[in-house]
Amino acid sequence: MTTYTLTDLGWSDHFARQLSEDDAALTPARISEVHRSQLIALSEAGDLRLIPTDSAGAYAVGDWVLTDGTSALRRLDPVTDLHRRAAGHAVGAQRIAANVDTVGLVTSCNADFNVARLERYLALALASNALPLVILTKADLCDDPDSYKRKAERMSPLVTAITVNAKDPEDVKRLTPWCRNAQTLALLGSSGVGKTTLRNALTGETEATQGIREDDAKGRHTTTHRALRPTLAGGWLIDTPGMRELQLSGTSGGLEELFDDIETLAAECKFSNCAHDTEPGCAVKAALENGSLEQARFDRWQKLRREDQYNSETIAAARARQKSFGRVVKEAMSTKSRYKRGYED
Ligand SMILES: Nc1nc2c(ncn2[C@@H]2O[C@H](COP(=O)(O)OP(=O)(O)OP(=O)(O)O)[C@@H](O)[C@H]2O)c(=O)[nH]1
Ligand SMILES: [Zn+2]
Repeated sequence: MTTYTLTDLGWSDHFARQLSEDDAALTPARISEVHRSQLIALSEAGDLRLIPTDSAGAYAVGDWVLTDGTSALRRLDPVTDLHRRAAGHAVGAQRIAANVDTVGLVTSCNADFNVARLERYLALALASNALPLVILTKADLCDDPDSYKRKAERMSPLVTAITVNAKDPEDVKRLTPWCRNAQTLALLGSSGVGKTTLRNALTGETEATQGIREDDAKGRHTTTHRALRPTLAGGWLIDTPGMRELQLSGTSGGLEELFDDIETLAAECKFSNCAHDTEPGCAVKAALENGSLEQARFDRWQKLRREDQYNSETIAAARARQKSFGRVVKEAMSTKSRYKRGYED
């Protein structure tokens, strides 16, 4: 069993500041896997299996918790928090990973490269507070990989892109600046772009790239789950297998950063609630008309903003309903206990 120091695990002042004297007897541990009834965590005392004291959804891989060795007693406020709208019919946000320094948005130098999808991933990465890094795989199969790098970097000044042959471990070493010295890199991307191949090269693991697949009614999916793994370079890697749907929620800050130019124009519109449609004095429409703003980019901004607004509002409304339901239940319980006490008295 490998043991780590807190520094090796990515501990920083941000977490130390959250401790009080009462916490002196507790141990900080970093969550490496989240299961329904158990958390796996790494600590100076080695690997721990912890009982969650909150719902499993409250924890994300990469979170720091304080433990007595048995339970995860308190979750510390993360530095970065990667989340999406939960997939399927459930209404809620789902935490994907926490305390990630860099989100690696993996796409290949081929038809998988899609500006609209990358913008969606970028908005998520920026909203989480982590740095985005576009990792362009299959460079060895492409005649002009640099053209993809240029396309990616043109999306936003906040984007750094790197082309790589994921199958060549020497080439993959160019990613070490993002996953050494206890830095955490998370990989996001569609199926088949090379996330498992990158993970194997960065961690030295040898699990087959096809993973272990299981057939179920919904089709084939990998059975491997999200985990925090040590890299050969002394940092951490979080991979996110099986995430097919990345719906935005609570991402407005990320969209503002990514579409900073449009947001700046929108601030110059005559009406503060301008829909950039038929209003007079619309700076956005003027930019579209004079060609300084690309129509397709404007359309993608509108679409992502609407999706984020809709999901954020739906989730906020569901939370409010849950809260008021909780209040009704609490009131009913206290009435019942008053009644019961009265009856017994
Ligand atoms: N030539 C070449 N092949 C690659 C590269 N990256 C991945 N591949 C191949 O592409 C296929 C898919 O790679 P994976 O690593 O399984 O992709 P993944 O993103 O983990 O896919 P899922 O497990 O479905 O999420 C494998 O056959 C890899 O060998 C690359 O940079 N160059
Ligand atoms: Zn306008």
